[in-house]
Amino acid sequence: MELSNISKKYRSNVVLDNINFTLDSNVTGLIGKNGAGKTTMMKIMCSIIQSYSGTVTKDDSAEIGYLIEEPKYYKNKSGKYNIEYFSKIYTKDYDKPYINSLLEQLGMTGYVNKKMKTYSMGMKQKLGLVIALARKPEYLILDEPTNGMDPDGSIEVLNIIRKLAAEYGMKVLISSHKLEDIEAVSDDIVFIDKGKLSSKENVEQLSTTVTMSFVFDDNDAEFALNVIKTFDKEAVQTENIVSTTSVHLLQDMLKALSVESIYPADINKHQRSVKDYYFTQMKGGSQHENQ
Ligand SMILES: Nc1ncnc2c1ncn2[C@@H]1O[C@H](COP(=O)(O)OP(=O)(O)OP(=O)(O)O)[C@@H](O)[C@H]1O
Repeated sequence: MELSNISKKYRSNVVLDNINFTLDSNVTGLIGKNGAGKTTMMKIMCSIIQSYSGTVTKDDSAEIGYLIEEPKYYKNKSGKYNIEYFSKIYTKDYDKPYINSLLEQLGMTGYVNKKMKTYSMGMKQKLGLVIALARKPEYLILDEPTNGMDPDGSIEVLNIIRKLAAEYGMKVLISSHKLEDIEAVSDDIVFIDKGKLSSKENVEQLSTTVTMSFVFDDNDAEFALNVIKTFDKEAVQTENIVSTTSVHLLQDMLKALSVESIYPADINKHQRSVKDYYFTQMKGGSQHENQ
């Protein structure tokens, strides 16, 4: 599926600004702050929103399964009833053994005969996933699918999605604010900020890059950032820490800092995480602002 020059406005509010994106990896993560445009982009991909400029190209026969916002379940009916009801709207080929296997993998077999009004948010999400997967889609679009799930449950569900993607050749797009989860499960990640999409980053490549963090006394960090930026303009400051990936320039940076009588209290090197990259992408914000 390919998005070309997708833009979307609500009155004068530009929500998506010339998005170009191809969904072609097994699992792609979509990361961005509240209001960045993730849900809008996903709704366009699933044709829930049909008024926009630009084009979405996909094979006409390709099925799209999605979980975006909570489906309007029949709360007084069982999970099983809801699965059958919603799945049969979308597919004639209702594959019972396949659905049962999904329910079992997601730990829902024991709940499926209970009324949905007794379900927790995490259980409703799992049921929504089963419905999205029921039509064996080529593309699976999931907007914060692990909302309401505990940390162990989240990663377990994402791993099941990853396994199913490989098994059925699905291309999956998952948005989430849980950066570690997205890092653990995605092949590629795209970052969206104020309606603009960054390039696609390969997670393996991204996390083999080493980041170096200088810890300063509070008052020095801002000035130190300016000095370090003369070596690496992508350097970022988070409170009293300045991070850079220009590890090879350490000695030069220390020399330049000492000229200004600034001496870091500590220097750490570590593999760059998606979280580090996120804060580099969302320049200008502190971690606290973004969380
Ligand atoms: N129906 C609508 N009418 C007007 N503005 C809207 C509508 N839907 C979304 N928006 C605006 O579009 C922008 C992007 O919203 P969207 O829900 O796509 O962001 P998001 O990245 O999914 O955010 P979150 O992480 O909070 O779910 C926001 O400024 C939002 O207020």
